[in-house]
Amino acid sequence: MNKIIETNGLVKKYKKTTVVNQLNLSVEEGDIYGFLGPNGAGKTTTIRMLLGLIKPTAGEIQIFGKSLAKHRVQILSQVGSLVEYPSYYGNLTGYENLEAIHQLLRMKDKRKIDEVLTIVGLTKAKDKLVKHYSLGMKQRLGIGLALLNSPKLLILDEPTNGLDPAGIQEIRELIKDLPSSYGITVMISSHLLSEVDQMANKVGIIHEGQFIFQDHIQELRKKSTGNISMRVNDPHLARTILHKDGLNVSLNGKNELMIHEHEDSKIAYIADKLIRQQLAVYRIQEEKRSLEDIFLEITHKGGEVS
Ligand SMILES: Nc1ncnc2c1ncn2[C@@H]1O[C@H](COP(=O)(O)OP(=O)(O)OP(=O)(O)O)[C@@H](O)[C@H]1O
Repeated sequence: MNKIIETNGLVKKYKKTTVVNQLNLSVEEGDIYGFLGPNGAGKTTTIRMLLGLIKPTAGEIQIFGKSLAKHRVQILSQVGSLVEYPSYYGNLTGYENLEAIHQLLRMKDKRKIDEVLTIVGLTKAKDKLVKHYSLGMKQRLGIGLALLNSPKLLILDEPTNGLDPAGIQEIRELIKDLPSSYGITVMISSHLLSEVDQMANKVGIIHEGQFIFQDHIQELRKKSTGNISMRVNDPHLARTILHKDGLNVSLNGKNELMIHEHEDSKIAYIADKLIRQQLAVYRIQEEKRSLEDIFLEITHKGGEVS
């Protein structure tokens, strides 16, 4: 797979404060890369460096396999971006807004405007004044403006900020298709894993300017396997019996046994043991942690995913 973005030891310092610390970011062709971290983690600063808006204090940025420092103009002509809120003319229609940028870019073929309207799902609303658009529609128009120059890479900084669930879903649907239908690699930042969960194939999680996780989302999912809970008629007696046997169990807030063993054979052994002691076992289930739980856990701990 071709590397689309690769950073090596990227650092940004403001006076003595290190905001981005030794970041080795890796985005491959066709990725939808979810760039995650709590507020203030350093996402926007990183994105601004990738877009050549601010200079790194140290480290290297390669985009499309070329040094950004050396080939800035050429690289950025193939990158579309939306950082913070899009700028548009409220008194013009969606179509006219796209047309204005189309002219600025000295583009000739107006079919590109219609294509972009289709991608961002604004064809029906193209003749409506933008000041009457919903926030979600405005964000989609912003993405449309970023797509006009047919970029190979689209970088979006928190595009779902302030949107309601329906608006978030609309953005998600449109982004999902970009790599497969249009060959566009996407990097999207968010402070909520749930927002990128259903579209990103890869995630990078930063905390205080450093990566605490960067890999395929399935790797994060694997970590969501949790403990086993077991409902029994006498949980205190059950716990005593199992402790005597040296098994690692505790009680949760719902007075259920929490079994910190994952092997099926151990679970079967425990259930069998309790039943032989005349206890009734009502329910055994795996307590999955959601990805959001894992995300909050690791960003609060600021450490490794357990
Ligand atoms: N120009 C600046 N001068 C000094 N400190 C800055 C500057 N820009 C950003 N920071 C600090 O760098 C840290 C990271 O900010 P950044 O905006 O990159 O975080 P973020 O992850 O994008 O968070 P958010 O989602 O809140 O924007 C913050 O503590 C911020 O106050």
